[in-house]
Amino acid sequence: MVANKLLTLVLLRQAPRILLGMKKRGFGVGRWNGFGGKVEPGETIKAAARRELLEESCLVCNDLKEVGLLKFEFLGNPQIWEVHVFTSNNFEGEAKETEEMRPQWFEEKSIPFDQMWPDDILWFPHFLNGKKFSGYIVFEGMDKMVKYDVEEVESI
Ligand SMILES: Nc1nc(SCCc2ccccc2)c2[nH]cnc2n1
Repeated sequence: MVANKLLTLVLLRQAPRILLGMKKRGFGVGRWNGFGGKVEPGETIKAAARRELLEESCLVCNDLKEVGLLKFEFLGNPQIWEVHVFTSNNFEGEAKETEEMRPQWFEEKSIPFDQMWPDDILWFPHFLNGKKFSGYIVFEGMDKMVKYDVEEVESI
């Protein structure tokens, strides 16, 4: 039984806009997403989220709030990916392009779901309504969801 792979995802908001980044390399390349990545040994999940945001967008955020927990199973891979989703509307700096990500602000009513992970359209409505959410999604490959269950929750 392999331990879940701990990952972070940060979605910053400045209503009516949301900050996404075009992933330039690695896992999820070619898709708009929040900022995030792996949790390093000895690091809290929130500290990892803050670090990845800074590395990938040059933004500093000191009041990340955890709003979602998404677990992904990829058929053929025994390791579950456990993605902790954070948000804030209070951050410092200007979003800058890095080796990893090309940032862009989107109007919340024109989020490019067709160029994002297919599950995002399932949980974004909860996220945009300021609710906490939890989901379990099974992928076959990187594009096909074979099973999913996403719900609003009271607490993560
Ligand atoms: N929105 C979204 N994000 C991810 S991975 C996010 C965490 C991550 C992992 C690796 C590098 C950077 C960031 C997804 N996986 C499957 N559906 C998904 N949806």
